[in-house]
Amino acid sequence: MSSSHDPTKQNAIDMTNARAATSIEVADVRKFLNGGPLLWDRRKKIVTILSNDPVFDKSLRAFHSRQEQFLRGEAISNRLYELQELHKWSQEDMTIALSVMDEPLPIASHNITFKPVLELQASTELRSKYAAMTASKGILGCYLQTELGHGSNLSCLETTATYLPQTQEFELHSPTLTSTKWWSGALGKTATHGIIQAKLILPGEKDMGPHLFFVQLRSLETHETLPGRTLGDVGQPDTLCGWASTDNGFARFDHVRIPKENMLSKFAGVSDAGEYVTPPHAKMSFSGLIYFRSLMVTNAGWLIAKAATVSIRYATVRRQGEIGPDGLERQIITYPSVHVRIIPLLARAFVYLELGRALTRRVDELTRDLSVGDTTQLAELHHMVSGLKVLVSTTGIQDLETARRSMGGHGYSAFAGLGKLYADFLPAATYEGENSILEQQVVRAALKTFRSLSTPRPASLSGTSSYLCLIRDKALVPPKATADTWAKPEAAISLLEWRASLLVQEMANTTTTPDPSITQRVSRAITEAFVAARVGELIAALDSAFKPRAVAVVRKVYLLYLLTTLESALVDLLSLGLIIATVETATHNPTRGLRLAVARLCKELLPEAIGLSDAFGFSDWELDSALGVYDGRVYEALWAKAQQEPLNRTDVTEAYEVSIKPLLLRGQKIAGAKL
Ligand SMILES: Cc1cc2nc3c(=O)[nH]c(=O)nc-3n(C[C@H](O)[C@H](O)[C@H](O)COP(=O)(O)OP(=O)(O)OC[C@H]3O[C@@H](n4cnc5c(N)ncnc54)[C@H](O)[C@@H]3O)c2cc1C
Repeated sequence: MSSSHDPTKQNAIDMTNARAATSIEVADVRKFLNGGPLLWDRRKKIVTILSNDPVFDKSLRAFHSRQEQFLRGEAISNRLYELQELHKWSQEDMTIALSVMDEPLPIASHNITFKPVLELQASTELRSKYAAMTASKGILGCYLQTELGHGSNLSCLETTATYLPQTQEFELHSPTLTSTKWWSGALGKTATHGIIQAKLILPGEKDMGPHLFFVQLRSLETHETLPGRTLGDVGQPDTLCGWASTDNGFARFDHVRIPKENMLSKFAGVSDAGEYVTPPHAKMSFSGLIYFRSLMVTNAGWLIAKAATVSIRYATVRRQGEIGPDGLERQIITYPSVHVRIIPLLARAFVYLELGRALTRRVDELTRDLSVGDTTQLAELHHMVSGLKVLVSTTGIQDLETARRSMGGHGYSAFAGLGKLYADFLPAATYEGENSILEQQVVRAALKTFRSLSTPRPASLSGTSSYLCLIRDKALVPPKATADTWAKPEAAISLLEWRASLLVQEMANTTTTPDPSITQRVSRAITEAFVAARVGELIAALDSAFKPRAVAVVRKVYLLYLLTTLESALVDLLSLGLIIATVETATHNPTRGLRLAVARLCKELLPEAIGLSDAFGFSDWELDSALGVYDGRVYEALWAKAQQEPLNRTDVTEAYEVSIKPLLLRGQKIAGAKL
């Protein structure tokens, strides 16, 4: 290696060279990933405004205490709405501004849970009374479902809402410690109002199960807790310090009276006399959940995109190990064992971003349908979104950690930026429906559809259940994967659909002796078959989206998504006989062809990796990562960050007199020696 070699200059050279190697029109792909030129333009303008505003400064946040992070979160929420007024941002602009925030903000509970549930489930009277205040943030809301003693099992919630016909009021009450509402975002210190799940008790002690009620929590004059309520923060949310900027809270109610109109009674209600009014559809209350969960798909797409961008940029400029043809240590991205880990992240981000956008359109349609009482799409969308929520949270968490590990020790530094994203995203596997519980729901619906196929009135197979056509038609025979399969998206999609249908069939045939992991595998197989079919549609639409060179590259990205999905499904594919050893395979290992195809695709995409990750369009402010800086000068960025560490303000730490000195002196005394 040349002694005149300067690694910091080399960082920039490596990044410039990698950028120059990209053959695609990055600007075109960027517009596509951002939902079109107008949305990309809006995002750019909004990010410029935010990144130049001191409230959104991220330079010191790695050193903030919980209290400081919370105060910053509230300041960010306030400033965002101030800026909305100042710049006359539309609702769409605000959605962009909120989506580029990398903090779990207390205001999110208002926007993502409280407001949509109120809009979807409140009566016209209740909605019109609070709609303007809710929209303008004149009141701030939260959603109180989970209790200290129960989360997933809604039917066992203990908080009661007892109807009192004499005064036409409900009385909210927390009868036990375990009925304390727990975990609700913004409940601790922020929210003035809440939507609460409580057991509806009708005259004659009739327990009608959980229903939604609207309740004021704090005074609009002083922000003090109103009488009868006990409110507070549940404490630092987790040991990794995720969610520190949000006040997840607890609440107890002591015989709190609310007017009858405060029941969210668009669908289920209570007559003045106290009789129950049945909802038109058993799953009507799921519409709010569908909305929150659908947002998680796009959100996971952007998170994985960040992880991909940071890790690919760092691996491009980090040199380590063997000496390459240029006489320098090799860029770590050139090692297959590195790039096969991080290039697939690009593929998942590309797919989830498009999938999320399509899902948002479907959920908007559902909301319109429900507002006129049309519930035809409700159950289908509920199961689809539940499965997707599980898939994107599971893979998103894995991908963030994969990216972090691919960067070695520096990946663990707070300045790498991925640790915070990981800590904030971890509970996505738990909130908005614990993943294992959602898997059970996805599988139950699939089994019901499957069983109906052998009845005189079979369910129609569409959307999430279309893969079942394969076993409905007895003449169809499962394919056998060959070397060709890995080059053809349609063959990969077919394998994933067969895997889902055969697994559902197996589960239906083994209900008396189930294997313990089958629910998780079936749910994943169903969702991956659904996503694979959508990827097929995305591939088919590529010609009209890009110029030929980008079509070829993005097609490879989508194919890589399909192949890595197959790779993670190998246990099922082998167990179900969808991949079998053939005499042609030299090693008799039938999975080798797939693995080699994944490796080949990753290698082919390598020269495009910087261009593809630039296409997400992240600014340095958005990434907030010393290892993911656009110009590649990672060592200088890391050095500058370390200089801000508060411990470095003084040469001799205050711990010296208190602890280090006595320790040293004791040791020196025991050793009886002087140096
Ligand atoms: C950061 C964060 C934010 C949150 N925000 C809110 C909010 O705003 N509002 C709100 O109401 N809640 C909120 N929650 C709570 C969240 O919705 C619940 O934690 C979640 O629903 C799971 O419930 P639980 O914690 O009681 O888990 P449990 O239901 O106790 O589950 C514990 C374990 O048991 C398993 N299990 C439970 N039941 C079964 C079963 N029948 N079969 C098999 N396995 C089972 C689960 O799979 C899980 O592994 C939040 C949580 C977090 C972490």
